Amino acid sequence: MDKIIVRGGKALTGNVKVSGAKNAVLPIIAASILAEEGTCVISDVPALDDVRTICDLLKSMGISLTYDHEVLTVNASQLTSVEASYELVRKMRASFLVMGPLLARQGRARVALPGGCAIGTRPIDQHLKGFEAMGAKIEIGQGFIEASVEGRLKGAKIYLDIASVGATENIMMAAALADGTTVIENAAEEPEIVDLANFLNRMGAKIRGAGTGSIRIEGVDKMTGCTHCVIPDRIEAGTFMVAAAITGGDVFVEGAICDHLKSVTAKLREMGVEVDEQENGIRVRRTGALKAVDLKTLPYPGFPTDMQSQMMALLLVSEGTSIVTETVFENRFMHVEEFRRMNANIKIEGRSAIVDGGSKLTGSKVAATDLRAGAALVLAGLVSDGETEVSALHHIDRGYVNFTEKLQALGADVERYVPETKTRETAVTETVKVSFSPNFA
Ligand SMILES: CC(=O)N[C@H]1[C@@H](OP(=O)(O)OP(=O)(O)OC[C@H]2O[C@@H](n3ccc(=O)[nH]c3=O)[C@H](O)[C@@H]2O)O[C@H](CO)[C@@H](O)[C@@H]1O
Ligand SMILES: C=C(OP(=O)(O)O)C(=O)O
Repeated sequence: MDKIIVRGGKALTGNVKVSGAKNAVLPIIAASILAEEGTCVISDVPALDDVRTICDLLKSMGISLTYDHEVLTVNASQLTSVEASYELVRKMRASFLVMGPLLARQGRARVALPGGCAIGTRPIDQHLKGFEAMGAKIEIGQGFIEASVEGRLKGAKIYLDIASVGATENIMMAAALADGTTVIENAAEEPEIVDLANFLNRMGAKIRGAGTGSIRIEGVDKMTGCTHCVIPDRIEAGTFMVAAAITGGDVFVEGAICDHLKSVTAKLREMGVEVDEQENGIRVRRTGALKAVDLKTLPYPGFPTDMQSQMMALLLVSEGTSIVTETVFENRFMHVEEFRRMNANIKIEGRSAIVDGGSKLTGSKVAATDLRAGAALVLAGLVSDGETEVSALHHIDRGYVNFTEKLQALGADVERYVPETKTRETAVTETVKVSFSPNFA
């Protein structure tokens, strides 16, 4: 079993380059299904397990893919299946994002029910409500959702009850090839939605308003391949910003887009961290003590839920008591139990965690409970007394490229224990290549 071993006490310094955004690239790869002709050439595609999963899914539908040096090419002209298997949807909920494109292009899709996960039940009612409003018939049975439409989907006015990221993306993709105009109200405003809309527009779609609460999509008859470069990952960037702050270091997070990280920057500054926003990245330094602050997760541009556990690690070493309120997911405090193993004093009251910054963290054996929790435990390990051993790394591998190597380059005393002789980096890159190679022929 792979483990990350961290020995605390080193202040991180230097430069770290942010990879392409997981949450942008997954819907973008799903959207490439819409291209009846031509090839999508997508660059800055991170070599993540989640990327491999969505590529495996597209491959299972007869789509050709190649991956080399972070460039993914997708040719979806030969689409032979409209089904997403339980095995692939269970591995990664974002697999459900193929439903909109399949339904729009083929008039039919059969996708395994995504189910809940460690951070909550995560229903998909808003996605389905959108498809139904566009004329689709939805049937649920034998663990699958089957959607079908006579002819083409029809443009509709859709008001989302929750500004869901996934529902906004799925409906936007479906509407791109629908008959007539679709308006999504109370749409999610995340930067990843804007990146997806830019990609779709390059494929020939007509989308306006992405990044606001009202998105207007005029359906087109056909979409084709295009080239696109994925935006930098704001959550990976935020994680390294916290790594600099927690260790009292000085790190330049190269490629981070300041605009995407305003809520994180504001919180760090409130805590006494120096954040210097530059054109090509963000420099984060900390010399003094950290102040306790309260924070509440919210949809963008509010504080991201995907940064909640990393910030909790930082609050554990600040002076005073902080209240962290999670409003996006109903069960995203699983990491609290793991932090407690490291001597943290945290109390949960409903949707809030009361974090006492007073205790000295001690190294311990802990397990990642979700992707961000895994990163947060490593961050806590960087300032703990002694050695921390983080297991269940499959969570971290879903969303961080070369996490250990990037931390090592900043001077962290951290290593990945891999039972075999291969390093993780080689393993991921090789698997991704091997996985796609049959389509090279
Ligand atoms: C691959 C990807 O981009 N994942 C991100 C995406 O997830 P995801 O797209 O799943 O998140 P949503 O914005 O859809 O979920 C937000 C909330 O809405 C609820 N909900 C959602 C859809 C629906 O039909 N009904 C419903 O009730 C969810 O259970 C959750 O409580 O946005 C989340 C919120 O920023 C991030 O944490 C995830 O990293
Ligand atoms: C929750 C996350 O991702 P997903 O929606 O893919 O589970 C995340 O990136 O922190």
